[in-house]
Amino acid sequence: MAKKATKAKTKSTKKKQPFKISKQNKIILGSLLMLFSIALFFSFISFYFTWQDDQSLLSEFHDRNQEAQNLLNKFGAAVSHFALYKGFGLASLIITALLFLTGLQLFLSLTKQGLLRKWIWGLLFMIWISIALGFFAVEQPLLGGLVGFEMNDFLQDYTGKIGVFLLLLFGLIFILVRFFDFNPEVFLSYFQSKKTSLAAELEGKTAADTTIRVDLEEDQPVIVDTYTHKKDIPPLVKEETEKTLEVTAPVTEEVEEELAMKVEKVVEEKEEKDNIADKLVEDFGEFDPTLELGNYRFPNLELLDQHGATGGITINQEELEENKNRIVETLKNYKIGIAQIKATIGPTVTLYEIVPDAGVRISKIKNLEDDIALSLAALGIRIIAPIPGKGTIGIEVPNKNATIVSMRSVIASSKFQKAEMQLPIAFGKTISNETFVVDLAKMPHLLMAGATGQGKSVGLNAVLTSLLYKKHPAEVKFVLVDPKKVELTLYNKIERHFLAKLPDSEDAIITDNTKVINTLNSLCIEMDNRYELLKAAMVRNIKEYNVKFKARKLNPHDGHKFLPYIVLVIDEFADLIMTAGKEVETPIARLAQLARAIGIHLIIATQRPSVNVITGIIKANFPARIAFRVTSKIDSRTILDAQGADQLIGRGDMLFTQGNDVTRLQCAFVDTPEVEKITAYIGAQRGYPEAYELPEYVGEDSGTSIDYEISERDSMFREAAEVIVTAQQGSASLIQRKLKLGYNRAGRIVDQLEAAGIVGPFEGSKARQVLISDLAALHQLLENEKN
Ligand SMILES: Nc1ncnc2c1ncn2[C@@H]1O[C@H](COP(=O)(O)OP(=O)(O)OP(=O)(O)O)[C@@H](O)[C@H]1O
Repeated sequence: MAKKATKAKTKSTKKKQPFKISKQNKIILGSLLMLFSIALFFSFISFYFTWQDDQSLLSEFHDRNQEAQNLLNKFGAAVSHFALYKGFGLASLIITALLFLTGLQLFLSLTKQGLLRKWIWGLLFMIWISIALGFFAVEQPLLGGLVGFEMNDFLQDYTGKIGVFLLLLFGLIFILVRFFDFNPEVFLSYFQSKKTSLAAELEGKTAADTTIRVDLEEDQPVIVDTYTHKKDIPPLVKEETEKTLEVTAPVTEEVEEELAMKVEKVVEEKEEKDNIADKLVEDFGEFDPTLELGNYRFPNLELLDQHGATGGITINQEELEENKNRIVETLKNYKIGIAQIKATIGPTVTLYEIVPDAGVRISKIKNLEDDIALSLAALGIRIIAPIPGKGTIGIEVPNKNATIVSMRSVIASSKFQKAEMQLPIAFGKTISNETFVVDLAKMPHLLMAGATGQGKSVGLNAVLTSLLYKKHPAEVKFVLVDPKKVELTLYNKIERHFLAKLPDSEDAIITDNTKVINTLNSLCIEMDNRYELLKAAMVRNIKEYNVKFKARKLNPHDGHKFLPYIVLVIDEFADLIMTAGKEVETPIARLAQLARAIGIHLIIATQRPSVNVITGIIKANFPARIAFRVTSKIDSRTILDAQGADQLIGRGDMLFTQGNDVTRLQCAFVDTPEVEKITAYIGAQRGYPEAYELPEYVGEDSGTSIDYEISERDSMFREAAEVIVTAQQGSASLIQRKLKLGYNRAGRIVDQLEAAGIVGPFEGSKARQVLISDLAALHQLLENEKN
């Protein structure tokens, strides 16, 4: 089924891509069209010389012994006959020109704009020319072709010769105006300018001293004389106006007046819609990050077990009835009447929803939690009063026979298969037996806690399995931290597919607490780098970035690359905080605060949910939390900010919150052999040459040439030196254990020991060499230093 689903998925993604011709194919097609059009052109021309010889051959086209005179032999004779004789006559040559232009456009990968216009106008020309030749060259029917002849015949029957002539004239004007942008004014102005220059020449005067007579009586401004209306005083200017004024005007002005202005046609700039990115996408298609492992096959459902849960949940009617009666009775004992009761059967617990009689205080029922548990003789009863958004009170009672929720059933569910999420996770099933799927990218980080043996590791495996079933190796990478060294080692097999690691480190799965600090800091660098990329790409998050990158709008030469999601999983977080404290907390807090936008998501699991492990700063940045069964109400409060996790029944029974509501879920069960099969399946496929490389982090105190002052040595320096010399083993962890020091302090002491010449330089994973053979020699050395 998974196969089917993935097939369907690839089909649908294929569908989305529009049909595009690649650049190479365009060149091939373009040249084919051009050559064909040239051949056709010459064949058409030769038809006019050979048609009489070839005519009889047309009926014997299939006879190989016959040969035609046409340049393209029988094919040319047949096509030309069809196009010229039966078609548009001489005008058919336009077709060859259009074919040539189309081929050229393809060959040079020019935009298709304007091509359609050329074809439409070309065909119009063809029709017009064909009719015109049919009209004027009646004696030569081959010039107009059958179309020209028939059209003429048809039109003349209705409009007569004059009508056809007028129609042809109109067609010509139409073509001249619309296609050639013919403007009669241009003609007029042309003739006018001709006329003036001719007149000037006739007068025989040079252009420079052309004298123009201006009759003032015509052109003078109208002066309204107020006096003339009242008294009969002759106007002063009158005498003047009667004279003829001679004005010598520079000829240029004169010419300018007469010249009709030619308005240059505004050339509309074409909008360049297809920029380089579009062109790249057109030529090569969208960038496909999965192409490098194009043959990667997603794990199939057969790798997962049913865990005996084939028939769904089996309902024990008797048990239901019994529990209902007991609830009603217990409440009755405390004088609480019930108006209504309803049961919803889940895989591990059954929810009894009750509506109490009017006037019953909810707190009263809530206080009876232990009494109801006693009367039902069952562990793990949880009372939800009231159920948010329902107005009822819920009593969750564990089923006598819990049903295992297999990972297979949740992965196979359509809810998970159809989930259009960035990082979908199928956790398990809700109390109403619905598959519960959430998006890790939206959470954006997850905190998991639960006492030992309650299902944390299974929960982590469920998360990783969900992602393995849904994501391609190019899309997600895991950074796995496993201090217990046994839980996540199975994932070693998919190192070259799904894991990320520090450069030069041997194992991708981090089991050494000291390396965790480097990895976390390296992730911080990766985060900063990714933010820089996002800034350069002017996008706000990884999703937009990757969309832009796939659309080839980001240039890989500028450092842009497809960014996979990174999921950091830390098992036994308490252990890490105990040994490294602030050094881990600070980068984790930074990542938790900032990494959501750039696709780094944290999953932290811990056995001990005490406040010094889950500090305020961590809690504030992990809104999504999962609680498996914990031992105390306080622990429950630390994780969920609510009680209830102490009432769970274990074995994958869990509470999930994403900030507001708490949902009870049964975690999907995936056993170690199943994980082994999945990782082996993926691991057997071709992977990347290396695990995904994280940026290198150079620790602050990783330098080896430290010249420590004797006065600045640690107070435990002497004791540490003795421990090292006695054990003849130069390791920081030995000092940590024997002297009960933190990692950092032990590391500093080792550096000081190196500076003092007691141990050798750092040698990678091996312990340092001890340069002093015994305690006596050590004391000697330290005494000498003092002097
Ligand atoms: N979802 C589940 N459904 C059924 N059984 C489960 C489920 N989860 C866990 N179990 C049972 O509980 C056992 C312990 O689970 P798991 O190893 O996950 O505990 P844990 O919390 O990781 O313990 P620790 O912290 O000691 O590693 C499993 O071997 C399995 O038998």
